[in-house]
Amino acid sequence: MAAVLLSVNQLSKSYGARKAVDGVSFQVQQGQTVGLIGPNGAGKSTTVSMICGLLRSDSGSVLLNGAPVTQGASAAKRLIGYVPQDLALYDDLSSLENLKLFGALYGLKGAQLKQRCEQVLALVNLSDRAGDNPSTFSGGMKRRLNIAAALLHEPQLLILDEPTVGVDPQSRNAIFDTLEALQAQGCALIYTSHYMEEVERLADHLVIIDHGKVLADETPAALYQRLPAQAALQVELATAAGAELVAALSALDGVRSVQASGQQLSIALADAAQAAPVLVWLAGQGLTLLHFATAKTSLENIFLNLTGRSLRD
Ligand SMILES: Nc1ncnc2c1ncn2[C@@H]1O[C@H](COP(=O)(O)OP(=O)(O)OP(=O)(O)O)[C@@H](O)[C@H]1O
Repeated sequence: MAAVLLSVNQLSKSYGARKAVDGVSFQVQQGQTVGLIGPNGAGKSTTVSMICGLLRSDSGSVLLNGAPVTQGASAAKRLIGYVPQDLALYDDLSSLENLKLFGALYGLKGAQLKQRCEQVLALVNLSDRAGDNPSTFSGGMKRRLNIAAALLHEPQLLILDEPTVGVDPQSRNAIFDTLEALQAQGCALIYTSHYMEEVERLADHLVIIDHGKVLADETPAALYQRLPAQAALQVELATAAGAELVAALSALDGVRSVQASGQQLSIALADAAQAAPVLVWLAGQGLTLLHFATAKTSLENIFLNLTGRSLRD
């Protein structure tokens, strides 16, 4: 098993009377990707700012390779790259000049600085735009340049605060490609988002927070197991479904609920493997099935299941 890279212990922070982060604990293993999920105002940004040592906590600790990360601890902070929600780029400098500036802040210079700038530009797929100013870039390209700036010092942990907000789908895929390349290099990631399906693509582990508290800290597979219905089966019959059929279907093994509307049946299943026996049963009733489809229940439902509320308004 991989060693613990980051350990967040009972972290708390209040703004005046408002408790933004309330005893948050979780760990990140070396090379692991953790999705930090929660609705607006859940405390994600406050948590990651404290992890980076940019914001002082009221209580609790952050350990990186066993050493505390505090506001002054530059040795520990050198192991972290941080991509903030708000873009931090100079519009009147070229991409390369921006990167050289950030690299110099990390103490890089000369041939090493030049080489790192080239490497990170290639990683975010912007090598051909090195001479262009970010003012000429799309939102997604600016974000990729921001990610590049956070990677110059070769951090072991990259923290991204909602990196795809305001980004078109094509650029989002480009960002994911970059993050997958980083994963392959063994870089650990913390990725905050309020889009469960987005994080699911990347994360080995999900930490779900709400009102500053951790509600779940598990693998996506373990979270799926918590859902009462993990799959849905949609069926269109040749004739309208009657109440008797709905009642008989509802009593079948693994069927959690059945909704009927005319010829359409929507059947929630404990797991996807129940779909075939349910279809066989329907056909066995002498019914004609015009169309059917199964879909895995969205992980979005996890938050609803945990809190009774939807992840987004
Ligand atoms: N500088 C601040 N001063 C006062 N209150 C703050 C400050 N920063 C955050 N808060 C409050 O703390 C709580 C947590 O905010 P935070 O930004 O950490 O949440 P978040 O999960 O990152 O939300 P979002 O997805 O909207 O960025 C919110 O109620 C927010 O209004």
